[in-house]
Amino acid sequence: MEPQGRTKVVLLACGSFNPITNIHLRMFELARDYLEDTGQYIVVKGIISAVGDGYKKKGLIEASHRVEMAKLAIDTSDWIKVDTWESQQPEWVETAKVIRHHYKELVSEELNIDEVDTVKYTKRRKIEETDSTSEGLFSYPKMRDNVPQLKLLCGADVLESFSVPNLWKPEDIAEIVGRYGLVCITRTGCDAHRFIHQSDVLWKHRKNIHVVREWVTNEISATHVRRALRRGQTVRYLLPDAVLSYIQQHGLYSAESEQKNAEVILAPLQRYTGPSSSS
Ligand SMILES: Nc1ncnc2c1ncn2[C@@H]1O[C@H](COP(=O)(O)OP(=O)(O)OP(=O)(O)O)[C@@H](O)[C@H]1O
Ligand SMILES: O=C(O)c1ccc[n+]([C@@H]2O[C@H](COP(=O)([O-])O)[C@@H](O)[C@H]2O)c1
Repeated sequence: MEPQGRTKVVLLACGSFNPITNIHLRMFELARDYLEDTGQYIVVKGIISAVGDGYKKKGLIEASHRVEMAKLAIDTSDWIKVDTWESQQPEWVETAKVIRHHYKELVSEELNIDEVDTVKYTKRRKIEETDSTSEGLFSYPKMRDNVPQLKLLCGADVLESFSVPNLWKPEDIAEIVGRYGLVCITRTGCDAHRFIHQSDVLWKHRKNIHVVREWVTNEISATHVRRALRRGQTVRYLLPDAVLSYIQQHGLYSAESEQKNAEVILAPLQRYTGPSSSS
């Protein structure tokens, strides 16, 4: 809790960011506005975490480019950061594990672990060993009151993707909404409130799910931006100028790049073979 009695929140947005658009940045602003307007929260940080190349979604260009563009996009923000951990993992990492990783980072920050590397490593090991209910890199961190709350920030399409058969593990959904929380921005074509009402687990944790209404309805998506780019149509003002310059400089997003991973049909679907397949 802050001195004024407000709970600190860190917002984590996970996605392809292929490429990052102004709407992705706006999501953070909308979410912060909404949460702070409740009088209960103070948003202290936003984190952008891009999926690694192992996600193998069709048209997904190299993580190094997507991360670079995200860094250019947040250049003018004093509270949104880009984190490279997820994008650097050799295999695709489920979102629940990404959240665990970031929560552990917040615990470390709170404990002021800023000493030399060896001490840092030893202390980190200690945190993981004492706080974990299971072993390994992706073990569950113990939740702490003195650490900011970490909430997943997403569009309503991600919330609706929870119901795609065999895509998300049910226990991951329960962990995300039960232990951490979700801030969901409405998106054309998705009815977040109805979706929450229809899902037992989402309904159970509905107080942990903040649905933020985007009154400026839009159909902007990275898919649309990529399509326009490969057709030579303008995308100016849909994404920051610096991102557009980067795309032009590196000749990104062509008919050829859109065929990347074309032979792979939704990689996460293939990876998930049941609850026992975790980590
Ligand atoms: N127009 C939008 N309104 C609300 N949320 C959005 C919008 N565009 C993207 N998001 C959200 O941003 C996050 C990251 O999205 P992602 O990088 O997958 O973008 P996308 O535009 O949906 O991509 P793609 O078109 O490649 O599927 C997701 O949570 C997604 O729901
Ligand atoms: O954790 C999961 O089971 C899971 C299943 C499907 C998608 N996700 C994540 O959801 C995000 C969706 O991004 P995108 O570009 O496919 O819309 C991305 O960060 C994925 O890692 C996560």
